[in-house]
Amino acid sequence: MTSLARALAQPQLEPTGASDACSPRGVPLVPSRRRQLWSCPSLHPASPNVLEVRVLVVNTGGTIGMTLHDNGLAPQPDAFVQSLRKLPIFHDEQYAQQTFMYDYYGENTLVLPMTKDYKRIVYSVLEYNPLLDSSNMTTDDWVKIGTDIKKNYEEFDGFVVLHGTDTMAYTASALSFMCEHLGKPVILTGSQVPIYEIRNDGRDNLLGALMIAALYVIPEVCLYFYNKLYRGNRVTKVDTGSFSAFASPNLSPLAIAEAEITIKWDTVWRGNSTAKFQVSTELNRNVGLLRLFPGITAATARAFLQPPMEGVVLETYGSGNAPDNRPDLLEELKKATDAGIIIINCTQCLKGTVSPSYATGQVLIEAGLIAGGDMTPEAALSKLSYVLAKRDLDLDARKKLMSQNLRGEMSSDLAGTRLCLSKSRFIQVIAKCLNISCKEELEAVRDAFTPPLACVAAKIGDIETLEALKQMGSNFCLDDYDGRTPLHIAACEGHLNVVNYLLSHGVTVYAKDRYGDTPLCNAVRFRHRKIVQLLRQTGAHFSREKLDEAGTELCSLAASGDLDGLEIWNLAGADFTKPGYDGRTAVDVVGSRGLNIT
Ligand SMILES: NC(=O)C[C@H](N)C(=O)O
Repeated sequence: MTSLARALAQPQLEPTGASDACSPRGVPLVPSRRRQLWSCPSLHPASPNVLEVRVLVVNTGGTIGMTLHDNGLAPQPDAFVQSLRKLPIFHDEQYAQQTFMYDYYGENTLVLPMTKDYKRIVYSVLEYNPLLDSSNMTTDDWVKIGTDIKKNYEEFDGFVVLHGTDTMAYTASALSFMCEHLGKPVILTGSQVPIYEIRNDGRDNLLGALMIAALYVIPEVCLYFYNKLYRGNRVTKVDTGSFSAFASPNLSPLAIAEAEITIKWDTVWRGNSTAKFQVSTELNRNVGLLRLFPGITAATARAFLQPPMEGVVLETYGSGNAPDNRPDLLEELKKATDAGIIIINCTQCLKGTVSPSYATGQVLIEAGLIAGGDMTPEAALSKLSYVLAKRDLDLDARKKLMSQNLRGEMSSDLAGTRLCLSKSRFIQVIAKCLNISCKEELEAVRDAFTPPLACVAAKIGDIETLEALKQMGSNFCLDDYDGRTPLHIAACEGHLNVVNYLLSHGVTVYAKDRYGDTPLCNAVRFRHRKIVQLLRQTGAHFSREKLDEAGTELCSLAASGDLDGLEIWNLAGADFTKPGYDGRTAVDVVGSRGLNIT
């Protein structure tokens, strides 16, 4: 029996593989009624083409949702959603009622007012029980958050994790490693003052995080605070009271939210893989942080390095230095690395990198320590926890991973491999015509001209031009005037090699054009089977809305006996039990037509 035959024979109860954590399944839904309403002018006077984008908010606790109790500030359960619902900037009840939103997405769902480009950010809140002050969090909580993101990955376009600030940098770092081949934004945020107080930073932080998670496909675990989006594994908490509580000393922000939200696409990390998203929930707990201080005794180091310790971040002085006149201390470190404990050398300084400039740094290399570059201690610790849990790797392979840049947590010199913008003949000609020369202006020219050029190259299957554009630092995730990316175009044209090239250069499969179509929708429409398969391997999937809408089209393919068309939809993950406009499913139509599908 082919997979198409199976799909048409059996009802698929869980087509997307997503859980029912936030949105009830099996509820008689009303997609067609919702569809009709989306084109109702009273709801959307300016545009009938309103698009819904979905975000899952995982509320783990933190000050953002705390109230004052007898023993100080503590999380307040079951209050967050109610309170947001009352704030017009966080929820449009009229839209929710008129579009049957609660029937469709569940009670804990809210919707923001319409964005400037006619999008509705619909967000569901998954509140943890108990809510935690982040000082109470452990590795198990990281696993829980990662698991919930995995369970709901296909249902949502982006994820916001509400979290206390005290240990947010640790959780953000850990999630960045645990989330392998991430293709959607995961943004941690919280606040210094509870959202229930008159003056607070929680509302701005939550709103900014929601907007970025919904509107930009940034495939990273990030942290959003006080108008800045940072890479999650680069941050550290630097202030107990200021609204600007976090710093990312070794990497500039990924985005700044001022009058406009500006994404620094050059800085966004891309995994360059065509593998599917997964969450690694195995973490090694036998890891620790040891901070050097003048006069530390060998006995203290020895005690710290006792079994079951398996990995240690040694926080050293300056550019990775330790006393070279302390053979007793160095011997303890050497004994530990000889015994298979991985020790990473990270600096105590907020900014800068570990380097072998000093004799006091060289002794640590001799003692078997691995240089941690410019990693934060938070990132190094959670990376150890992640890498040491990889049972199939031997010690050397683990050490190698520790010294490599896995998720943009440490700087590597990529800049040197890129052609300098001002050396590009193409940019030179344009710059001359426009009489410009400074770096920012050249970058602006590049960012304005290269996206449509990349689309043209994708259309004609010209990888050489794509490569030249890449060398200029062009970002293939940027879209044209219709929101279409080179991947959309290559998927339409059936250029498998271009699709492959783009995916292996970190291009997202989740970009939606102005009609809400992804490259997967395009490949299905133009029936490029191999491209559908490749996109699916990379984690592409239909949205719930698309699956609901597809019923009528599937019925019509079934009615005309178009097995090829049905097969493509099947490969793309369609659900043949979704009803069409008259309530019948493709399975019903196949049955009534007596089609023979084996
Ligand atoms: N601002 C905060 O969220 C601090 C709080 N103690 C926490 O980390 O949960």
